[in-house]
Amino acid sequence: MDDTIQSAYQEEEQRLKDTMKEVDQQLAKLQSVPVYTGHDFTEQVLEAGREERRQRLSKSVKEPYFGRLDFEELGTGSSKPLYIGKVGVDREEYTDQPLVIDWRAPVASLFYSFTGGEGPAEYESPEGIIEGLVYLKRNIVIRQQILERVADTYNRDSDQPAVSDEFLVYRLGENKDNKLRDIVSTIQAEQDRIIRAARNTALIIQGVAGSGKTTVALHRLAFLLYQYKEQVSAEKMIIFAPNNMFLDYISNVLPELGVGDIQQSTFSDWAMNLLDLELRLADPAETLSYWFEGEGELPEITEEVPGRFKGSIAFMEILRDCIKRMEISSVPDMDFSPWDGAVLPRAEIVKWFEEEYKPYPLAKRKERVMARVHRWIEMELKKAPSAAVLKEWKKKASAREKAYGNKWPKYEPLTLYKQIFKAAKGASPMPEEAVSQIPKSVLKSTALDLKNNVIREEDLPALVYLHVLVHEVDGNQRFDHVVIDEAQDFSPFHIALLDLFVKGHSFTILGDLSQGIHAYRGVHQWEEMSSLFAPEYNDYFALTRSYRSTMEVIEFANTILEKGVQSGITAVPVFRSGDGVRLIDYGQEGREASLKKAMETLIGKDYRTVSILTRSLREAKAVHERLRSEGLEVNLIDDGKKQYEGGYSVLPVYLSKGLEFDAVIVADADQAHYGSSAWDAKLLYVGCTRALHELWLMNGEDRPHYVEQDNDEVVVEGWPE
Ligand SMILES: Nc1ncnc2c1ncn2[C@@H]1O[C@H](COP(=O)(O)OP(=O)(O)OP(=O)(O)O)[C@@H](O)[C@H]1O
Repeated sequence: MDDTIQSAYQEEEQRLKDTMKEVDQQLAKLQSVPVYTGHDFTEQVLEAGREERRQRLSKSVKEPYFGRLDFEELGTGSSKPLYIGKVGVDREEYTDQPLVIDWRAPVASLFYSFTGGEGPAEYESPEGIIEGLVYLKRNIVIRQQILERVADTYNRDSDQPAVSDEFLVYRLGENKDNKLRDIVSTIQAEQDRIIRAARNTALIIQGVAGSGKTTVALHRLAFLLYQYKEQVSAEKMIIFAPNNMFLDYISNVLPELGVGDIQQSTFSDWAMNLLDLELRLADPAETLSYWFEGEGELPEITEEVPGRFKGSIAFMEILRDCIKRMEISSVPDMDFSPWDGAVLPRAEIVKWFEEEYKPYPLAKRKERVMARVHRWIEMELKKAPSAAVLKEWKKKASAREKAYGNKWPKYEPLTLYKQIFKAAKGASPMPEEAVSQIPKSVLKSTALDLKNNVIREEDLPALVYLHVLVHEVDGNQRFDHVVIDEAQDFSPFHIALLDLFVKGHSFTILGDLSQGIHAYRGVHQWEEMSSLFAPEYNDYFALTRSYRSTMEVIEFANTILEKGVQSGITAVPVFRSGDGVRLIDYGQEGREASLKKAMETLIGKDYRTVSILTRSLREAKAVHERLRSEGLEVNLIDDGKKQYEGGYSVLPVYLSKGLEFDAVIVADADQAHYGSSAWDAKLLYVGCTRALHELWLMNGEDRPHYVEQDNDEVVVEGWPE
């Protein structure tokens, strides 16, 4: 250790001791106060405050901070060291400087946004812009109260003043376990801008594979909860992710950031729960296997493919049109007569429905009208001249009231949806003219599905929208903020629909068009989503640096995009070099033995997570079975999987999206499995970009043209020595 580093280390060791002592003292003092369990409201509030502090201090005591920033606010004449941690801790005695500053506090933003240079730096505080000079930016690793590492990424007094990536590269080089982790100590400036962006905007983020989209979204939620404590609550925030296993994979980050209770769901689960249907959704595996494992030619993806059409704003408008027209003709075309001689004119009922109850949602209006009809009957019954007549009238009224109610439309989403698809045959109250805009192929396939009581994921936006059109969105169904991960697989209809459920267009929408392997339902351009919002309500960010993989893996994957997709957005690597991407021919050893040998070799290198990616689920199952039978402890990941166990896995490439592994083996990287289409190239791209440290591609037949073979700096041929 040279002298400067040694003295920095000693300084930080002393500071750590002092900090822990103070945190311990504060904690001990709080713990000595008996927990209040009584009914006095004021005492309860005080107890809640103490409990919150107890939790914060207990969290802080193990790793109180991870960074230090020496900053001199302009005009103050002295620089102060600010220690930044996952949770803020005030000093026991009030001073203007906390013991540890929460990473989400305005001043802490400098720790992330400062990118070097002699000139003044600034941050935005509630009082306005604060300017000053940064003297030192230091990363500090503390584990279980032990100071492990001190690394200066900027020092004004040193001859290398630029902010260095060294600490980031050290962090990225670590092996990963089975869960995504927080990145508070190394958030990059481009990510910080997104995390701290204003709340009431639909943020659309195009980020290359491994650029930290998922991670950034989770940190943004923690930031919003801190910054807008009074306006937002965790229970009213939701993250939509592609499947339950992915939700499990990301489930550690928010608790690590001290945030709980945020809702996490797939869109399907959320929609099915809201709709409360008796029916079950058709198994999405059917659709996946059609698109990813079909033997024959797949249809061209046009706007008329069911997934694309049912996700379009055009479809949303057709539904709105249908319900509007149905609304006009809702009141049955007849006067209501409970028994001969008594008549409630239709005009009167129309007045109730169209004027008096207009502010209510459609379904409620019908309910109110029917309740009023009932009250009218009761008044009329009072005119009965005798008990016998009364009995007779009551009997008739009861039957006719029921029959009259049945003449009203049924404001129930599935019934309405079925009627829309029946309208083409003229067999429903829905306007044929509106329905005629639905492409014939969609009409036919959906009508058949609905006849068989089958609903698919792609029908859910429509069903929820119909629900909204007739019931409106209940106050307690509204969100303060919505995060959509892997948003390239969502449709404009999904977003427009969710916009009805979120206050102030408060969205974080993240995805990567280059990973758009579900193009038969997802968006092809971000404008499809951004155009749904007025310019002042949407913002677009691009993340181009990839933090996950080594330079070799990224350069290799970029070539797949350049040669195989042409329009793909390529990634810029962080300067982290590793082994070349290995290309291995199964050769004489054959496929099964080679895959086993590859897995064993990589496991032998002490990686914590290694995966074999196959082209189809069928192949994944076969490889998994074979490896298990030969004594290798590997997990199979299929689309029903709810938990991500980490370790060694076999899975089809299309299910690997969003995940990452220390080492990845792509099985069958040949032309028979990855054809010449852009779609196939995207699939291979997704697979390759899952690798953090090592990527091996194995093949029997010829490799696809977009696989880089001749660049010695990026690829190596054959087995390792
Ligand atoms: N600033 C950072 N510091 C350290 N690690 C980071 C940083 N940003 C991202 N990472 C790491 O990079 C990896 C990729 O992050 P993440 O999964 O959030 O990216 P993504 O953009 O959602 O990826 P993909 O689209 O490929 O699924 C994770 O291991 C994450 O911890």
